Amino acid sequence: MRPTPPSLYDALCTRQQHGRKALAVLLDPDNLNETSLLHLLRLSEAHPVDYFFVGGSLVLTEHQAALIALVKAHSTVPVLLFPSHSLHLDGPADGVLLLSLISGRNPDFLIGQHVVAAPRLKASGLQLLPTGYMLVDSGRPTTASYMSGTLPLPHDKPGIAACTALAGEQLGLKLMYLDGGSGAKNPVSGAMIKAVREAVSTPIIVGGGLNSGEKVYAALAAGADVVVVGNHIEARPEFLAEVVGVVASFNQVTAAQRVF
Ligand SMILES: CC(C)=CCC/C(C)=C/CC/C(C)=C/CC/C(C)=C/COP(=O)(O)OP(=O)(O)O
Ligand SMILES: O=P(O)(O)OC[C@@H](O)CO
Ligand SMILES: [Mg+2]
Repeated sequence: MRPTPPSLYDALCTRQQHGRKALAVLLDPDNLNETSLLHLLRLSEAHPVDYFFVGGSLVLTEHQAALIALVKAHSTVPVLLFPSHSLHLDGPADGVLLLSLISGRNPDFLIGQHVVAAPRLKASGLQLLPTGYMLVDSGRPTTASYMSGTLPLPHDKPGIAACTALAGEQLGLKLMYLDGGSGAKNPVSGAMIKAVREAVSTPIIVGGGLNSGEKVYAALAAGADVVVVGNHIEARPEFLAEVVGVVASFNQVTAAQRVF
């Protein structure tokens, strides 16, 4: 009998309970080739990351499965699919962020895609992580809001974000993901992250436009449990060292607090 893999969701909750922050690096199959991925995997040995998310708004290339296989061949870091569509579920990943786009009012992204994907997800053996996905206005239209045909949450309305997350938690969603969208001009505000932190007890993932150590720090300080960086590591892989350092600085403080 195959051993049961460790639960990704339990691991996230344990981290959260201990105040340990995590870094997810977003791998967009359309923007990576074997050489750039191997370079990133080498860097991630020196500067360890906690999760690889794999996804993109289009996924035009055919090599998502091969790319995940390459990650699995060179790394023990868990791989989570971050699908923009029910078509994008291939590859030997460990789990899937089962996103319901609760900031929007497009039924296809609230439940429609999920109906189509359900039998395949059941057969896949992937660990399912039901996630309340909230797109937040970041100063300009993003691919994700355009592709989903939804209005993002207003940037300066933390109260709406908090009620949206609370409703998602009451519906049984296990994680909340606040996303300014890939390449966001302005990341999700600290005030919004804090309001969501106070409203729900689920782990909170924050991403979109985190392109400096200061922005990553601000998201973690406001209450994010997991920060996601995609574009800026694609453009400048050496940014990985800086962002790993910022996440580690939080975790060192936490470890010191545990000792005393
Ligand atoms: C039920 C299944 C299997 C899928 C759910 C599908 C849903 C609800 C998706 C949420 C809406 C959406 C379009 C999310 C985008 C997620 C994603 C992969 C973002 C990263 O892509 P980007 O990096 O923004 O896009 P680019 O390709 O432009 O870089
Ligand atoms: O590419 P960036 O801007 O880092 O955003 C990551 C992710 O949250 C986008 O969905
Ligand atoms: Mg992208």
